[in-house]
Amino acid sequence: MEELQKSFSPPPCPTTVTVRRNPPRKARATPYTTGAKPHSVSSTNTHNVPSFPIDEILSIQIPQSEPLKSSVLESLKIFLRIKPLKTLTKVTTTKSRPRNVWPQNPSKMYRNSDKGKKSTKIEEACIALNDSYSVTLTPPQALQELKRSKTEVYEGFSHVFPADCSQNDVYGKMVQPLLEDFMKGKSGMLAALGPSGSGKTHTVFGTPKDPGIVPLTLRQIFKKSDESSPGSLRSFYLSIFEICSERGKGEKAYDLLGDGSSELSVQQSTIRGLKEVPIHNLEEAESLIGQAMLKRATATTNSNSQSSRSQCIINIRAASNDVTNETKMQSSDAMLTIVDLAGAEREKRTGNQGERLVESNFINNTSMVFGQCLRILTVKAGEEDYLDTSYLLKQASPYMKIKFDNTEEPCNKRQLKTFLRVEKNKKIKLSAPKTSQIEESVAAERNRNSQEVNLQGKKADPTDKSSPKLEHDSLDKIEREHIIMRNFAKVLWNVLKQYNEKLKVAEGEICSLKDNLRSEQLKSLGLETELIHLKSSCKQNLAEPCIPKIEALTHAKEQFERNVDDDPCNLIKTRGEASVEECNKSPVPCKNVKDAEFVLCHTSTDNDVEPRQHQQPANSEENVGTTQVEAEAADFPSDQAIQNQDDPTPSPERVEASQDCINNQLSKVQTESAISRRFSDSEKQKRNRRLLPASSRSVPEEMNDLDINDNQIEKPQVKISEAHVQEKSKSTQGPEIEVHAREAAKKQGSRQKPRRRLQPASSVLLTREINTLEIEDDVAEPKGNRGRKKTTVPQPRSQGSVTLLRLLTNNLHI
Ligand SMILES: Nc1ncnc2c1ncn2[C@@H]1O[C@H](COP(=O)(O)OP(=O)(O)OP(=O)(O)O)[C@@H](O)[C@H]1O
Repeated sequence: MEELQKSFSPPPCPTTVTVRRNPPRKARATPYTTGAKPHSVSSTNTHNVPSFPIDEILSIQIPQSEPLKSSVLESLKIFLRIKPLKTLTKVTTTKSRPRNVWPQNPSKMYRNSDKGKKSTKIEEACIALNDSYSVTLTPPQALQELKRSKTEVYEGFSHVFPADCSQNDVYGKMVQPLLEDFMKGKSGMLAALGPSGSGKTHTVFGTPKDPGIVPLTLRQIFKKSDESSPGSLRSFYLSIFEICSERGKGEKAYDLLGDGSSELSVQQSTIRGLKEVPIHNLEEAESLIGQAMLKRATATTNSNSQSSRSQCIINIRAASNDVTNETKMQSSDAMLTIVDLAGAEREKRTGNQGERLVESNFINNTSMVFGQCLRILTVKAGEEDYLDTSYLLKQASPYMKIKFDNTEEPCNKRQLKTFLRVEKNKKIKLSAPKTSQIEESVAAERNRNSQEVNLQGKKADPTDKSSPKLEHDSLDKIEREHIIMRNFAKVLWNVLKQYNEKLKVAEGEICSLKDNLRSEQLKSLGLETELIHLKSSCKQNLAEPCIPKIEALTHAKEQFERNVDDDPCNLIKTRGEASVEECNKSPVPCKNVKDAEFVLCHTSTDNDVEPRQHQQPANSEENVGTTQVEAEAADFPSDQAIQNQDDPTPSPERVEASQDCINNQLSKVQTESAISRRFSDSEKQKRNRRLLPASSRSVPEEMNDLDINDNQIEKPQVKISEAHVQEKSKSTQGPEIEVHAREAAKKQGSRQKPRRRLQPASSVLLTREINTLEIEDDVAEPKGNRGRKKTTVPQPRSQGSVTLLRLLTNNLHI
């Protein structure tokens, strides 16, 4: 056990650790160092070194490469033929339904019957014809993304035959000039190059129904020889052979018109043993061609079911019959060589393996040799043939211009990605506060712009050096501005809509206001008509025109009082003082008004007096007195009044006439006074407003401002009635009693003196007169008024005037 433990136990740890280092390396001694040392360059040997012949080198004339002659260039013409695109037929078969199922819907049956039909689809093209001399080769989308292939423009072709061109077109443009030269004794060579299955053999040989350039050339040769003369000057010979690779070991040539073993020996550039068959007519030539095609090596590849696996060379030699000398004849012969090369292939595409792959390599290499002559390139236009086509076209690139037209450079791709990312952020920023509708429109617009970018990129001139970044920036800016402006327009539109709604509301209000206005106008018209009626009734009944007369009366009264003041009678003097005091307080100048209105009052009296004399009965007591007063007033001359103004002491007759005039005017406004008495204050105000015109409505308002209450109005009336009583008794008691009554009235008037305010004189007077003159109109009034007249009538003139004056003055001091 111990031994076992010892065997499994780890070895003891050494006490010291030795680190092994690589030994220091030493540089080997070079022969220069080990051998004989070189001669040190001493100053003594410098003169032996020859100088560098720089001048001689510079003086050497370098021979310039001669430009290609036109003939050479002509021989290097390159034609391009595009094979038609394949039409992909897809046949869809319907599954057979079991018989014991429920009958099918007829419409479904009809639809299902369509499933068995063929659907044709044309494949996408990788090459497009720009014009007769150029094509654009576009890689498929998958290759563009993966391999970053470029769109290429190839231009400089002698002619490009489109896919729908005919064999005759190809012959006419490409072979006819060559044949003409041939018939003139000029040799020529034409080779068809192209990927497998691109139509080389079809172009060269064609089919019996659609012959290629070889049969067409033979037809043309024999046609021309027949036209020239029966005994043609030229003889034509045909030889056909192929070069192929045998098991990848080497190149072998086979005579396709020979009998038996047809292998040819190729020694350097000379092929020995090739059979040349003279052809006399077209039929012989076509049969030989057919025979050779049967012998040609073909194989099935992925690209072509009968792919030519060899380079087939057809020689047509034209020999002159006129010359007997062999050397001369040979020198004058012309050779027309047409080559149908095997397809330039790619390994993956053909699926070639082993020997076949070696064979294809041989084909490609030999094709390069034949590619140095006049050629027709046949290409397939399918999208999947892009690489083959591109490979072939690049072989011809030394003889043509190739423009690379691709906007999707690797760096640009990265830039575009970053731009898109930035653009996305911007889009979020701009469209965040907007509605989903705006976002959708923005996205749609962005897509449109990106499409425009792509289109512009495709259409852009490849020589344009402007960066796509700048273009994209400008587009982005334009788009942003457009979005901003569009949102701004939307906001404006919303604001305008709101204003429109507000305008509609305002119009509705205006309509309602107009209706109200119309109704109010109708109401006002009704009121105006009522007012007009009332005015007319007022003019008939009330003494509206008497308002100035009333004023005139008032002033006349004051004048009268002033005149009375001059009288020795104290009573009258006292009254005159009060009137003057009033007049002074009034803003209206008194004297002028008095003078004028006194005359006016007098004339009006003249007019009114006479009819009354006829109407009133003479026998009544009251009428007698009135008639007397009025008759006296009528007899009062106006010129006397004027004269009396100058006279400070008026005569008693004058005073009486003035009093009568006042009485007459006062009788005219009795009705108005009665109305004012009959109604309360509020009713009075309303009535005044209704009766008076708008312009004169200020008058009743001013009347209200006077604060004249009923007591103030009624008191003088009571006083007047008292005065009447006193007057009645005065007629019996004498002048002393009258004087007492007047003094009492004066005291009462001074005691009840109203507050005075600054107001128009006319309104003050009107107020006074209205309040004063209602005495006689009041129906409920006792017979005091009439009694007053009764008392005045029997009085002598001076007494009546004084009494009337007293009444007026009492009223004026309300
Ligand atoms: N221009 C054309 N019009 C109609 N059919 C064409 C045309 N070109 C080629 N084809 C048809 O395409 C098929 C292949 O053509 P073809 O054998 O000439 O190709 P290829 O280039 O000779 O191929 P490979 O190099 O393998 O021999 C043939 O069936 C031919 O009839």
